[in-house]
Amino acid sequence: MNILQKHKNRLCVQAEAAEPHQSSSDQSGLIQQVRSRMASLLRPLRIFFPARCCVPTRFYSGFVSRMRFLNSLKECDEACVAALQNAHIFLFHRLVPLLQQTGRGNLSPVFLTYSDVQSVLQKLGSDESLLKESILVGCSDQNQAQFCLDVGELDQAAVAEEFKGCFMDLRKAFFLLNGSGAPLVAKAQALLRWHQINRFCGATGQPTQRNQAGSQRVCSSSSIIYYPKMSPVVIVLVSDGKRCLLGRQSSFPRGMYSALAGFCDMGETLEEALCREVAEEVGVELQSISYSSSQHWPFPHSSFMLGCHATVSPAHTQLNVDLSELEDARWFTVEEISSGLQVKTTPRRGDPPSFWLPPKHTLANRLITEWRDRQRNSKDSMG
Ligand SMILES: NC(=O)C1=CN([C@@H]2O[C@H](COP(=O)(O)OP(=O)(O)OC[C@H]3O[C@@H](n4cnc5c(N)ncnc54)[C@H](O)[C@@H]3O)[C@@H](O)[C@H]2O)C=CC1
Repeated sequence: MNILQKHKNRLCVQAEAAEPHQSSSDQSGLIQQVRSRMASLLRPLRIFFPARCCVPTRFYSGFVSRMRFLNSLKECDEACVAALQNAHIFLFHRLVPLLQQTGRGNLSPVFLTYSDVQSVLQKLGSDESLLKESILVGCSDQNQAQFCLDVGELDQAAVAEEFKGCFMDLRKAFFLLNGSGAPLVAKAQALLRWHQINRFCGATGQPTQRNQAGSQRVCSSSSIIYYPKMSPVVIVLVSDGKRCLLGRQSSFPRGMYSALAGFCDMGETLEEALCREVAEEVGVELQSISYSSSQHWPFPHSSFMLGCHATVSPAHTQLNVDLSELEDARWFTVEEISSGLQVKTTPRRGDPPSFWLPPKHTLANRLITEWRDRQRNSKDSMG
């Protein structure tokens, strides 16, 4: 914990201790007090506050500082309220994100300032206290806190017109979102959904209260603290050394094959879940497993996908597909995979049947691409 953090935590603790006895004007006075106290502490270090922010955003540069800044907003409601007033806010309407076209035909969330949202809420006749429902999502590379807000109670078309954007279902928009926009919008939607369905305590049935950042909800009767939840899912690209194994469910779009995936059972390790899923779905036993990378996946709800490569012995590649889980599973050569990766747009109805693979932004695509690259490299090195 750095010196600044220690001072800030102490000040926030003081603010929290005083908070139940404060009126809202007293509270803003308190925030101001916290701000000016921190400003005086930091002045000798030549660190200055932006005009309207209680948190010294200029001080925070670099990854570590950003992470500590975000953590401090989760831990201190007053700091979070202050950061919100200086933040980027992006909107949802009943979990549907507000997006705009970018130059290259891609989409990005519409980033708004606090006062943008405030004035539109006033114009559309809504209580601006709705802004306090905003949920902390992240922090930009420029140290700008990012919040999301669901304005489901307002007229959707009127909001879209005010902000020159369009509300678009995330399933349709996800693959058109730019690289940083896709995970941000997915995370925001998952957090908003989690808050919507965790308004009551599962033990007492009493309402739960969120903290200002929206990183937890508490039941005051049972003292249970609820945290946003993801379901762990394993996904694996199995190889026999020369070919890789892909499957398709009947619900997949026509012609699309993907790496094998499945939800972890309670108590399972990553390795156990992988071995079980592959045994269940295609009837083969894995020989070795290596971890690749992970991803938050918003569909159908919030999953934490853990991606691995695995091998099977070339002598045991005979598949026994469970047709209640998969419509088909097959081994593919590197040439077939390379041509599948070149299909960049989803085939339309009426197009000739073609083999294609999950698009960018998916962990499946990353695993398949990694395998293809390794196969090419090992072919090259063998001359
Ligand atoms: N991002 C990516 O690259 C990919 C993501 N996926 C995702 O992986 C997930 C699992 O894929 P599937 O092949 O459908 O797995 P699966 O066949 O194990 O899952 C389907 C079944 O799991 C059960 N289930 C549903 N939600 C659950 C939960 N939260 N916890 C435990 N069990 C649950 C249900 O019985 C459901 O019918 C899906 O969310 C899918 O969207 C799948 C392939 C690629």
